[in-house]
Amino acid sequence: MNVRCYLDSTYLKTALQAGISDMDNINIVEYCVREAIEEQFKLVMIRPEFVAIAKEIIMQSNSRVLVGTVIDFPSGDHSLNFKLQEAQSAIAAGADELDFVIDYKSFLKGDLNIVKQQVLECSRLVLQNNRTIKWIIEVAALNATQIIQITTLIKNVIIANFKEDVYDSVFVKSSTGFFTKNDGSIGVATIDDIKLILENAFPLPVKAAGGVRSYEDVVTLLVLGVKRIGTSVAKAIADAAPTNTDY
Ligand SMILES: O=C[C@H](O)COP(=O)(O)O
Repeated sequence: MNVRCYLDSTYLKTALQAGISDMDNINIVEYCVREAIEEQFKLVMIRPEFVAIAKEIIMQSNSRVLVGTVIDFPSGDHSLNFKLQEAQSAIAAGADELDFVIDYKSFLKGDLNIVKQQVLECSRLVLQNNRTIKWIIEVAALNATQIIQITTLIKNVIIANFKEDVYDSVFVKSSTGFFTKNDGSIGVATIDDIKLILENAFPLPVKAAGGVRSYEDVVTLLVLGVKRIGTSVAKAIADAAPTNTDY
């Protein structure tokens, strides 16, 4: 196996966030898609409005690179219907994998039924369409106890409502990469956060994302048991990988 097989190469900025025109942003997305094809990454992760164009480029290239997108990103606090509609459109556009931001704000308020219903209904929609779903829990907004609780909530909803054969298609994912902390810095996922998720998500797989910056980071995460890694520096990580190792 090569490190590229585990990487979701990610570009999720809007033109506004990137400080560029819409056209320049589309050009960056297209560049990322072509780079993912060239590098044979597992997946290219882009915003929903770019799924159709990404899929088109990949099909024209006869590539096996998957297209992933984000739902209710990055706030996670929209209604169940909003999430379902955005997901439905992304599926229709050809998304292979959908990374939903869980409603961690409702979770923090103790509105657990809202969160459970979203996990159930959105997972059902995605799984019925034979796609992969990932639940972003946004670890930077949570303490250790809350990380354990929300990971366990997702696991319990899935185990109670779906058959074992779909567990591999439901990931728990650490971060959006867009959470701003009180001090103005971006909240990333620490190794301790990832360990907590791994300890509590099993049998669901785990995707680490948010602050993964080096080949060494990736190896550490894979050795811990992470199954997928999302990063906005996938090319640099792949370039740093030795040729004759397990990863
Ligand atoms: O979903 C993945 C994240 O947006 C990637 O975050 P990153 O920019 O810290 O690599």
